[in-house]
Amino acid sequence: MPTPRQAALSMLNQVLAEGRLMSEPAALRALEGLDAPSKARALRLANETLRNLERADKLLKPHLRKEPASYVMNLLRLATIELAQGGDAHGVVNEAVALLSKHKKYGAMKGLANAVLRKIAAEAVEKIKILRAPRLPKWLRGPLTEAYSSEIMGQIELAHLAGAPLDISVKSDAPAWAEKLGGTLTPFGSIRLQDAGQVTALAGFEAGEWWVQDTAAALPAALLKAKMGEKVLDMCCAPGGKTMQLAATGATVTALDASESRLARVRENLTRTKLAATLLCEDALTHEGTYDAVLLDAPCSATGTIRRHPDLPHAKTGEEFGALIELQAQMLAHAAGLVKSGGRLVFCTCSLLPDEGEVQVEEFLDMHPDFTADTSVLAHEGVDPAWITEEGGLRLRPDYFNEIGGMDGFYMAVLNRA
Ligand SMILES: C[S@@+](CC[C@H](N)C(=O)[O-])C[C@H]1O[C@@H](n2cnc3c(N)ncnc32)[C@H](O)[C@@H]1O
Repeated sequence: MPTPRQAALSMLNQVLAEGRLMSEPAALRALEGLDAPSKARALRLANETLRNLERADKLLKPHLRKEPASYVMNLLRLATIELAQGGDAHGVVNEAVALLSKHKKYGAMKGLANAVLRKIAAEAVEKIKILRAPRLPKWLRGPLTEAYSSEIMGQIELAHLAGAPLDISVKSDAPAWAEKLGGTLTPFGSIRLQDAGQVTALAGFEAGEWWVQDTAAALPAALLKAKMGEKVLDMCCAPGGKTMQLAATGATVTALDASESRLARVRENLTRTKLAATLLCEDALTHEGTYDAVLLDAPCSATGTIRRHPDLPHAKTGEEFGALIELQAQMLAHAAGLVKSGGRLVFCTCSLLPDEGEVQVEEFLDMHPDFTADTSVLAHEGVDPAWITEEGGLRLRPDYFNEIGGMDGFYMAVLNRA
């Protein structure tokens, strides 16, 4: 069985050398055999190293004549960040050296690792404090800086470095559950736990009283304002956070997703929370029907979720985003045809890129004169009117709600059909 540090190193290698996301099955194999607390520890170590990667490299640079092979470098990065965050120097250095000495190809470098990490152990806690928040890679930083300004970009990067608390959506009575769980309510009304520990062990999880959902991710379904008995379609539903919100209103929900394995997660979630929806494994682009309201949470770059998924900017290159933007436009056009006259369509993406948000809705409204953006419905509890965009959508950024732990980056618009 691997140790948590060994599993974290394996995940880092997959992300940084293979370009894989940590959520991919091949990467998750690194956690096999670990119990729940060890898994959580391995993920925390890998995530913290990825969040701080630029800082790890800056701390290591003065001690390395040239950058070693990626396996060795990743091992040094992992140990460096654990040391900089106050990890037990003896344990961290010894295990790093032991891991390296077992490696067939790089075993001979254990002496170097030992010497470097001992120096790091003596200085990293102080030195890391003066290093800037790591920057996103150029392919992502460029378009985002253009969209938001370099000052805002710096604030977004600070939010990425801070990570994310755990947000919870409840079936009902959020204030009572907040008290029971020792959390607070976000301005949007989600329950927030700053230090949650093991989620499945929390009160109400097994009984299905709530589910994990970032506070920003909870807003699109809330803005759809589904009513008891209304016919509602969730067009891209897995893993089902928004499906559960819609089902909890008493609406008659059809939820579809193209991925059978992801749909299995929705089924599990609905069973646990004892909520009902008709699930269909289908391509959204071929679905037919007429609904009072449609929610389209389209597949996207997920660049709004980097606080919780710091592997994303390191594993991706942005190459595949063009195809996603095209798919979003097709889905939005198809969704329009599924909304009855007088009905509404909520479009959203967990992206920071305007091409996956503002631009999509602007172009959609140009081509669909029977739809208008409803800005009145955006006056939801906790929403700052300054977040409403020119075309009538809502832009949420990771640096909003900064003082209480931020939120995911999201874009959403409520589009009413005449
Ligand atoms: C952003 S996620 C949805 C998250 C979900 N709404 C929630 O709140 O939990 C996008 C989903 O779109 C699905 N998807 C991608 N292409 C699709 C298609 N052509 N038809 C239906 N679903 C698709 C993916 O499998 C993925 O589950």
